[in-house]
Amino acid sequence: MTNDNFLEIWQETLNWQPSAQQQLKFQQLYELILEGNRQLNLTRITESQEFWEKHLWDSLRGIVLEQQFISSLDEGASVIDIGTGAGFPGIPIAIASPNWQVTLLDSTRKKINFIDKVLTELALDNAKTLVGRVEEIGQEIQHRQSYDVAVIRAVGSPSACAEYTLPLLKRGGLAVIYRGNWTEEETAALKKAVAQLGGKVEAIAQFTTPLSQSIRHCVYLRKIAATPAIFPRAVGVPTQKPL
Ligand SMILES: C[S@@+](CC[C@H](N)C(=O)[O-])C[C@H]1O[C@@H](n2cnc3c(N)ncnc32)[C@H](O)[C@@H]1O
Repeated sequence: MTNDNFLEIWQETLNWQPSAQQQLKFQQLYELILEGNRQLNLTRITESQEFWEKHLWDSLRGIVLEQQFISSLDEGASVIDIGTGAGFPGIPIAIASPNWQVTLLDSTRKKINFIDKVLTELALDNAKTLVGRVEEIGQEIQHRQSYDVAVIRAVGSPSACAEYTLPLLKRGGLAVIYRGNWTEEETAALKKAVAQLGGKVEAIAQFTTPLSQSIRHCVYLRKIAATPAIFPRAVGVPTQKPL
């Protein structure tokens, strides 16, 4: 992956550019993912341009482009990436935002072991891992209502994502749900779910990816009140009985 080719696109599309050190970390991350893929089924996206667009650019567009939402946060914001898989969007976010503390949560121990290795190799000391089911983590006192930002990509339906993210946020915190396509009907269904969880739909942003011109969305939820203690419900219930 020749990072230099992408500098102009970062600037044009996200009004942001990685430093030389951040570019190096992106490159190392790419190489570690390729290596890890030989033992683990981490990602289908291995070609370099596709990796840059679908894993690096896509991870950052949700937080970089929406500066107006994110800028109200402290320099030292605490962020959780729910169902991070091979580390997306959380690892690129930790590389791009060294002042943020990023927790990478996944229920699969093997994936978390891989991420631990990546964090050591990249010397990424503003990120740490957590193994578990988000339905249980969201009920634990040390995690509930503890995060400024919760990001979630490719983990479940919009209402399940709302039920996973909102209990973990402090009041005033922001959930960023990464989606491909998005419809008006989904907004209506999500609003109903979010109202039960102490949140509101703050914005829905549409993006076009810079290389393959694909459509993506980010749905931003703001936590405006405490989430009732029954949420998140037991493991599996948010997907089996969506709000
Ligand atoms: C399709 S992958 C998406 C990975 C990554 N977010 C991405 O966009 O590349 C979904 C991940 O969510 C994790 N996951 C699914 N349900 C979960 C739950 N209830 N709690 C924690 N992790 C979960 C899975 O183990 C898997 O790694």
